[in-house]
Amino acid sequence: MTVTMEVGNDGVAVVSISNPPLNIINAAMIAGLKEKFGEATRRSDVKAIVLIGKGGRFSGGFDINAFKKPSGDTSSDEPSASIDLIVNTIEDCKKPVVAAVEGLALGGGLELAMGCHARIAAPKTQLGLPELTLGVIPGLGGTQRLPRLVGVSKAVEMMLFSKPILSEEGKLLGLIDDIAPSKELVRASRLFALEIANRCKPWVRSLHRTDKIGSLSEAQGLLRAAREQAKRTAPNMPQHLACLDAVEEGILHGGFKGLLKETSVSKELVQSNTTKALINLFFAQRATAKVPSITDIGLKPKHVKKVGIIGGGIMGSGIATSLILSNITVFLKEINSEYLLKGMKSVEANIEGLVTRGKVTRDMARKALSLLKGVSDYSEFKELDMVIEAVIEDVPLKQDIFSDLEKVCSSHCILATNTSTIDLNVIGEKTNSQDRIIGAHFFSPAHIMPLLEIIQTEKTSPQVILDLLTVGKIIKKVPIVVRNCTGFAVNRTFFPYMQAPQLLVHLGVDLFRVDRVIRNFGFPLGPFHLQDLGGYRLGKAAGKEYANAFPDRIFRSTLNELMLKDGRNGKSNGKGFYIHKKGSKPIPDPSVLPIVDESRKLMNIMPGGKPISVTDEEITEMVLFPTVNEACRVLDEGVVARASDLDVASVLGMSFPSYRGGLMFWADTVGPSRIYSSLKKWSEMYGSFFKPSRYLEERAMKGMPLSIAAEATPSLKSNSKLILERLLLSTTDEREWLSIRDGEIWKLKQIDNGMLPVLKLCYDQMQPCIEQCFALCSMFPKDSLFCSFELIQFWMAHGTL
Ligand SMILES: C[C@H](O)CC(=O)SCCNC(=O)CCNC(=O)[C@H](O)C(C)(C)COP(=O)(O)OP(=O)(O)OC[C@H]1O[C@@H](n2cnc3c(N)ncnc32)[C@H](O)[C@@H]1OP(=O)(O)O
Repeated sequence: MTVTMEVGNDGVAVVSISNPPLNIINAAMIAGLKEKFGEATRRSDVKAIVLIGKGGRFSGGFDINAFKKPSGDTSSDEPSASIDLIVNTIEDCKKPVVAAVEGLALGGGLELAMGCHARIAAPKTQLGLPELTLGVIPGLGGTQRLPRLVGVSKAVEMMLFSKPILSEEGKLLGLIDDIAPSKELVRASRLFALEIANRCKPWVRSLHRTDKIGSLSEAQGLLRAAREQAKRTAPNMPQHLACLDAVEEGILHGGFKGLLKETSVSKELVQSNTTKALINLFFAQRATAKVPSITDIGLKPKHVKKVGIIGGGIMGSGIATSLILSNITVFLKEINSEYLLKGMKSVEANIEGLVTRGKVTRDMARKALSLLKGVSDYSEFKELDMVIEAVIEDVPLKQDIFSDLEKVCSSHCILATNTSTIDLNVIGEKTNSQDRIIGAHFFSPAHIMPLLEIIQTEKTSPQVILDLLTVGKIIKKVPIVVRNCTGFAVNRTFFPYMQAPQLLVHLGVDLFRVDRVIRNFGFPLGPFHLQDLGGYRLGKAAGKEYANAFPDRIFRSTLNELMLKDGRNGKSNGKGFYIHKKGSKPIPDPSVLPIVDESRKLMNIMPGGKPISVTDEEITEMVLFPTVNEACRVLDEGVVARASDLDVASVLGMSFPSYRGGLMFWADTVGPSRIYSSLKKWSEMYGSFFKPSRYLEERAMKGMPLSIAAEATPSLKSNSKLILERLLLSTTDEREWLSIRDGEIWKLKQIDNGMLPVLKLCYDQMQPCIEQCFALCSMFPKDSLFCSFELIQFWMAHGTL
C-alpha cells in the first residue's frame, strides 16, 4: 500500500493511491494522503494536484474490515478522515485538486473524489455509494456532497438503492466534470487542474454548494417520501432512515453540520448488529468464489459460449433467460413443437417482465432474444460447450437423457443437471462420463434468484467445476460449490424448516400464526405460504426423498396427502392454505382448517390430546433450531466447505433475512448451547425430529461457535493470528475468547449471548506465549485445543513455559 507523488514540469503534482486490487482506503492511506498533500501545498513548484488510483480502478472505498471492531470499541479511522482528510486537506487545499477517476469509485472512493474540486472520469466508470448494503451510511461526506452535486432526489435514490451509475450519466448529472478516454485521463485532468489554478474554470468546493438542493419544502417533501418508502421496503435496516437524517441535517443547518451528524450516526451504526450481520454476508459472499482444490490449483476456465437446455418449463426457461442476457447462445430443446413454443414464449415473457421493471433495456432484450434458438432434436448439440438438463424430477427420464447426451455431445461438453434433490451418481449411472457430470441447481425463478448451487460428486473433474463457477459469475449468480447428497446443501438444510411448521400445527398451533411469526422474524413469506408456492405434488415427491435418506428425523405428516385429496395444489390451482387469485394478494383460506383438524386426528400427537401452549419466540425457535441442527450435519459431513457458505445460501436461496447475517451467523448470536438445550428438551417431549446432531452437541459442550469449520483447526498451525482467534479459554463459570482486531488482542466475555470486550492485551507480548501454547497443544489430539486464560497470563508473567 503506497501513496506516491510525482511533480511534472507543468507544475502539477500527481498523487497516486495504490492498494491492489481495489485501492481500498485505510488508516495508512489516509496518513499517506495527508503527508503528500501537505508536501504539495508547501512546494512552490506545485500549482495544482491530480489524484489518481493506480491499476485502472480509482477506489472501491473504505476498508470494510475496519468496521469489524469488537462491540464497545468506538474508535474508528473514518470519522476523523471526513474532516481531517476530505475537508481540511483536500477540499480546503490552497491548490486546486482534480480527481482522475477510472474503473470504479465506490463508497469512500467516490467520497474522496467528491472532496476534490473537479472530477474527470474515464468512460463507463462506476460511481456509487453502496454503504447502506453494509449497514452503514456514507461516512466521508457522501451524504452531504452527493445531494449538492446531483440534487437531493437522485442522491437519495443512489444511496438508498446502493446502485452505481456510469460516468456518462454522472456527467449529465453534474457529478463528473468531463469524460476523457482512459489513455488521456491523467493528461486531461492535469489540464483541467491548471485551468482551475489559472481561474479559467471555477474552483468548486462541493460542500458549500446549495444550487442543486432546491427549496427547503421541496427537499423535505422528497425526504418524507423517501422515509415512508424506507419504512415499507427496509423495515429492519436502521441505516436507511439514519442516512436520510444526515442528509436533512445538512440541508437544514449547512454541509459542515451535516458532516458532524453523518460522523456521529456512522459511529453508532458501526456498532449495530445489522452492520455486523451485513458485513459477515459481504465477506461470506466473496469467500464462495474461493473453492479449495478447485480455484487454487492453477486451472484456467474454459470459455463457455453455447449452452443447450433440455426442458422449457419454468426452470429451463428461467435458466435460458439468465444465459442469453449474459451473451451466451442457448439451444432450448423440448420434446415437441407445442412445448417448445411454450418454452420460447416463457423466455420472452421473462425478458419482457425485466424490461417493464426497468432492469433491462429494449436493446438488450432484442440482443438477448437473438441468442435463443429452439430445437426439438439433438442435431446442434455436437457444437455445445455445456448442456443443462431441466426436466421433471424423474430418475429414469434423467438417466435416459444423460445417456443420450453422452452420445450426441462432444467429449469436452459439460453435462449439468438442474435437479434439486436426486443423487447425481444415480442420474449418471447409465454413462461413462461421470467426470463431466455436475449439478447446476438454480432457484426459481432462475432469471431472478441470485443463488446457483453447484454440486460436485467425487468423480466430477475440477476443470468442470471451475468452468461452471465461471459461467455462474458471468451470468451474475453467486455460486456455492457443494458435495453430492440428498437435497444437497440448501434444500437439505431447509427441509426441517418446511417440516417443523407441520409438526407444530399437529401439536395444535394455528398454521396462520406460524406464518405470521416467521414473517415477523424477517422471512418474506411464512412456511405454509411457501409450501403453497411450491405445490403439494412437488412437496410430496421431495418428502419421499428425505424420508428415504433421513428416516431417523423425518416428520411424516398426513396433511400433504389430505390437501391433494381435497383438490388443493397451492398457487398452481389457486387453492392451498391460502386463496390465490391473479392480481390480488393471497389471503388465508379458513376452509382449510377442517382438513388440518382431520390430519391432527389422524396423527394424534398432541400431548394428552390437548394443543400445546407456545410463545411466538418458541414458535420461531421450534422452526429454526431444527434447521440449524441440519445445517450442522451438512457442515459436519463436509457438504459445504465452510459455514459462511450456508449464510449465503440461506439468504440468497431461502430468503433468510439478510440483516440477521445468515443462518449460521444468527445461530452463533443465539448461542449453540441454547440451541442444543432447547432441541434436547423438545426431543424428549416431541420425538427424534428435534434430536441434536453430534456436531451441535460437541460445539455446545465446548462453548465453540458453530461457524468455525472442524477442518479449519489443523490448518491453524500455520497461522498464529488465527490460532489466537480460535483459542477458546475455559474458566470455571464463563465463556471467554481471545480475539485479534487490527493488531490488538481483546479478551472477550460472553454476556447475554453477545461477546463483549473486557480487556485489551499487547499482541507482541502475548505472541510467544501463544506460540508455545500452540506447540504444546499440537502434541495432543485436535479436541484438546483448550487452555486457560490464567495459564497464558502466568506464562506472560514468567516469560516461559
Ligand atoms: C466511509 C465510507 O463511506 C465507507 C465505505 O467506503 S464502505 C465500502 C464501500 N464500498 C463497497 O461497498 C464496495 C465493496 N466492494 C464490492 O462491491 C466489490 O468488491 C467491487 C464491485 C468493488 C469489485 O468486485 P470484484 O472485482 O468482483 O472484486 P471482489 O472479489 O469483490 O473484491 C476483491 C477483494 O477486495 C476485497 N474488498 C472489496 N471491497 C472491499 C472493501 N471496501 N474493504 C475491504 N475489502 C474489500 C474483497 O473482499 C476481495 O478480497 P479477497 O480477494 O481477499 O476475497
